[in-house]
Amino acid sequence: MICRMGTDFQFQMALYLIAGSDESIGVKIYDKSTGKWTVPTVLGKEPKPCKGHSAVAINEDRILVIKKGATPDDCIWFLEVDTQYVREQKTIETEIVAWSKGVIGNAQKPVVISGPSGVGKGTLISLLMKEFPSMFGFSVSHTTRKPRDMEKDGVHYHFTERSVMEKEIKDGKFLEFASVHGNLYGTSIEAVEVVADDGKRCILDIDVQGARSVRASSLEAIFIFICPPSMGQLEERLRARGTETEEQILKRLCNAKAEIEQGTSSGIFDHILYNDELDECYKTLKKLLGLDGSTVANSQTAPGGIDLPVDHSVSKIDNKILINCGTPGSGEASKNLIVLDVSSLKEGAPGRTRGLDVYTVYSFSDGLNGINKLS
Ligand SMILES: Nc1ncnc2c1ncn2[C@@H]1O[C@H](COP(=O)(O)OP(=O)(O)OP(=O)(O)O)[C@@H](O)[C@H]1O
Ligand SMILES: Nc1nc2c(ncn2[C@@H]2O[C@H](COP(=O)(O)O)[C@@H](O)[C@H]2O)c(=O)[nH]1
Repeated sequence: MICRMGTDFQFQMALYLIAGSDESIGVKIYDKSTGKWTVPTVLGKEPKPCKGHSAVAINEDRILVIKKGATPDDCIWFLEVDTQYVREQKTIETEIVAWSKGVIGNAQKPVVISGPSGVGKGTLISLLMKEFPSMFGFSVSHTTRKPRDMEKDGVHYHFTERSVMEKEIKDGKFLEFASVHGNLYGTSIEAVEVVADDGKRCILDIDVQGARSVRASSLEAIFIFICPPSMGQLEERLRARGTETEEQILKRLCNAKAEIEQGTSSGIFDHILYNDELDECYKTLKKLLGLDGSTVANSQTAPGGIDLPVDHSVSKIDNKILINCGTPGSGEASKNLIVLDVSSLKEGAPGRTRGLDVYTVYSFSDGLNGINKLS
């Protein structure tokens, strides 16, 4: 294992050391009050090893890490040391930090859709995904329930054993989870990241408990509750679907009453839609998502990246990170400065930091400059 020089950062009572090798990027914390080094629990997917890195503290919350020799979509990372997400995960026993990948631009907020079983959530989501396939991506949940006849593992759900899912929940891999109708269901952090990495807007189909957890988390989303026109029609739909046993139908109907009460009165949801006539409900859903032609619908930022030379130097002026890529050559324009504007950073899915604005400054040998905004 070849160890490279690390970068270190001092925050009030602690010093953070980020050290890279050919195999991994490690983090250590020096506690100034005890004089001891500790290895923290590191959440999130660790960046792949690289040919070195530069790093700058953005504020007391996070450190920007710029990987050298990485692909354009993998060079900007953040080590979160005291963000809302890290604070939420903190335990008394261990220090916690989290890796999150920088996302250029402002991806649109994920959409959380909840409602009682059989109300038509899946039907409405399928219509959206069919009409706007390049815009939306479905967050594939994990569940311990058995697959239905037409359901495919990895498409409709990640079907899993309870013991495996419980271990993964303990390891911090889930954004939210809940026991629903006797089975365990949950949204893994990865399920949301996969959609974000594809440049799409994430749709989550989760129950009210799950929606409550996401509302309390650092993930900013739009919360929509779907209500049935009546309990009688809900029962008819559940029975007509023909996917549940009589016992399961009764359990789901019994749970529906409490779900509707919480969904319509808890203040978790931004919008409540009645799914009476499917066409009408779908139209209303599209309208509130800005898909009815009244706004530019596809304003999602395509997943992008920054083409960085291995040799560069990094400095910070206020909210701007300046990446100096060398001096301009003669004649042609050369990209010699990349500016990362970190003034609008937002926490995205855990594992992602959105809102990074990137400008490249081109210099010509005659002294003229040009600016190009990537996001
Ligand atoms: N507006 C509607 N009118 C009549 N039937 C509907 C309507 N919307 C959906 N359905 C039908 O109701 C049944 C249940 O719908 P769907 O499976 O989408 O519910 P769901 O809310 O996703 O349920 P679950 O939470 O159990 O997954 C389906 O057979 C669907 O075709
Ligand atoms: N809290 C969560 N609830 C979820 C998730 N995925 C699905 N669900 C909800 O479970 C019920 C039943 O679904 P079914 O497929 O068995 O009919 C339904 O209300 C879903 O919204 C999840 O990841 N987390």
